[in-house]
Amino acid sequence: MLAEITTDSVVENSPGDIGGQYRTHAATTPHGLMSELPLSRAAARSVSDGRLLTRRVLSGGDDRLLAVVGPCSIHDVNAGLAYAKSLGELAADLADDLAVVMRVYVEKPRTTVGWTGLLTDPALDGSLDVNHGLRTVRTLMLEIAEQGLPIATEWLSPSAPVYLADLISWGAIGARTVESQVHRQLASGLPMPVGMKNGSTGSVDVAVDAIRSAAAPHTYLGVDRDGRAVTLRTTGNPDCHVVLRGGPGRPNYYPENVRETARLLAAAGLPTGLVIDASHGNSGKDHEQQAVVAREIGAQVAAGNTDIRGVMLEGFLIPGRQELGLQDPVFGQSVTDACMGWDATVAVLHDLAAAARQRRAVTAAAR
Ligand SMILES: O=C[C@H](O)[C@H](O)COP(=O)(O)O
Ligand SMILES: C=C(OP(=O)(O)O)C(=O)O
Repeated sequence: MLAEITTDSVVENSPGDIGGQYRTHAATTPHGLMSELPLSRAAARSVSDGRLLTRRVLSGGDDRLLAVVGPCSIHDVNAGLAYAKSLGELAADLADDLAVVMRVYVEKPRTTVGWTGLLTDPALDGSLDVNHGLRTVRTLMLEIAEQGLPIATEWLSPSAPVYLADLISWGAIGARTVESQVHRQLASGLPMPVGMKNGSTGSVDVAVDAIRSAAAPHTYLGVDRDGRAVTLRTTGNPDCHVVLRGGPGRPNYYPENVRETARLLAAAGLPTGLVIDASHGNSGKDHEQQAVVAREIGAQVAAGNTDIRGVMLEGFLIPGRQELGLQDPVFGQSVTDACMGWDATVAVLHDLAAAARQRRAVTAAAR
């Protein structure tokens, strides 16, 4: 059983407290959650295969293209599972050319305020039952991993990985946090490849700095599996890479952007492989534009560009987005950023698979 939520306590500058105004809620310990929802043998196999695959593709040891695909956020477990089932089948069909990883994004960074994701607000109504969110998210991720579909997520709260990292094959540090020391330290200890988004204003340098920082060992304060405050010492993560996601009015998925990023990486003594996000600043948050962006990325891959190792797409079952709290919500439609619909996603992934095949042929002919 998870620890029961205790009554709220208001902390207001009382002796021994940290000051300021905090309402504290006892959270279940990672150990408690994992005892209730342990990593099954099938899920463990799926995660270790997923990490191996993403590492090999990102390092160029496997000539397939990584495709990180899925909803902007998961707000409905059943819709998330329905999407995972279809994506898993498509991933199997395209497995010769694409390494498909599903976006299971459960913490949302907001530009100002808004719904912060299934982990923190699983009832979607501001009731913020984090213990229930942890249980919901871990159950969902276990089920997806057990299907053999590798999972991608954005690491936002520094405390989340101790509850969930054993289920994740690829992680992201987002555009809003890529300059944060805390997130770079966090990435330095994570046991999976981590994509560093370019900054929200478009700067790629901060992502390169983040890779260099996360590759180094760090020591910082954190929480262990028993929920104790501990000093965490990391060894450094050698598998971090840039994700080009564009900036306001400044997409960065064109050949010149890829060349410039590879130049920056090489100048920093880093490998030049990178991932391009077809959404966010690269699509101007227009879900229909993602297919246009993906086509341009595919053309570069088909022409033989080997620095492009992966693509990110935001897709769900139904195109577009809806507001939270509708009386009749649309099943499988995003409540955060607008997403490509399923049919468009299938078409784009088939095109990207063809581009990866073409690159294989071009590269072989050049040998
Ligand atoms: O990817 C999702 C959003 O772009 C991100 O969470 C910011 O969303 P917001 O600008 O609507 O807050
Ligand atoms: C928030 C996201 O991206 P970015 O950090 O690039 O805005 C995301 O991928 O969901």
